[in-house]
Amino acid sequence: MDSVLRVEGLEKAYGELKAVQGLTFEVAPGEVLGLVGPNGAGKTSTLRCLAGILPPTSGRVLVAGHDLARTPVDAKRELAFLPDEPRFFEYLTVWEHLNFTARLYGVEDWEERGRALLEEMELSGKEKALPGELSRGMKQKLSIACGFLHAPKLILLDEPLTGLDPIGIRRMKASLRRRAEEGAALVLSSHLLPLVEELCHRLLVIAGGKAMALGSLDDIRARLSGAEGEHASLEELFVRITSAGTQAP
Ligand SMILES: Nc1ncnc2c1ncn2[C@@H]1O[C@H](COP(=O)(O)OP(=O)(O)OP(=O)(O)O)[C@@H](O)[C@H]1O
Repeated sequence: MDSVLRVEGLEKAYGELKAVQGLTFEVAPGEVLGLVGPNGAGKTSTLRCLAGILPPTSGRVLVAGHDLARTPVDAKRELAFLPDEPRFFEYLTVWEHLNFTARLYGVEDWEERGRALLEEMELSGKEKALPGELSRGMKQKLSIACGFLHAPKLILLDEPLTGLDPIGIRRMKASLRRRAEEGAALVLSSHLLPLVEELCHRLLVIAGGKAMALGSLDDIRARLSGAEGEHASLEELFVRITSAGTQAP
């Protein structure tokens, strides 16, 4: 099946600093790709380039077959980007945020979908609340409800569990899994390795903006030589791969 996301030679530089260097990968429908790497590895820069928020320095991004640089509206219609610190309109209520998002994306049955999403995100009853009246976790949930409203084929998430309580975390994991089962492709950046291990089918480990490993956890284990690699936890693999990367010339 055709991939939902295709990334070819993605580079992002801020002046002299090369934050993302030559990333090439694909994500299939129903697949969850985990983006992991140490602080400053280039995860957020990568996600912002994939979402069309930051222009890449070079490389190509295709979302559901649409070239993000050449046909940005068609590509962006198919994706949702959920940042770790979502921003809202101060004077729009929860319900008005859903309405606004629906108008932007042309979602006709938005009221029914919006109600179901508020229920799924445990925000029922908060329809009239302004963002300033929501807790951090509730804001995260509102951002996700708005992001899911137009049923995106590609969902990009930067630290999706920030600020959620244990029940919220459990529900969020189920929501993400459900979107993947329904055929969406997910790219999820997180420092929470147990979450990555639980949800992601494949991992892209980056350090210094470069891909250090790409594959399933078993593939990556198998590629690391020696008996230690075979039974290593994701945390051990992470340390080995990324410290090898940062020591490289
Ligand atoms: N707007 C910017 N201008 C200049 N440099 C930037 C900018 N944004 C990020 N960088 C630099 O690019 C590199 C990658 O940053 P990025 O935020 O993508 O990393 P990250 O992997 O998301 O890190 P973290 O895990 O700490 O969130 C870092 O060296 C950072 O200082």
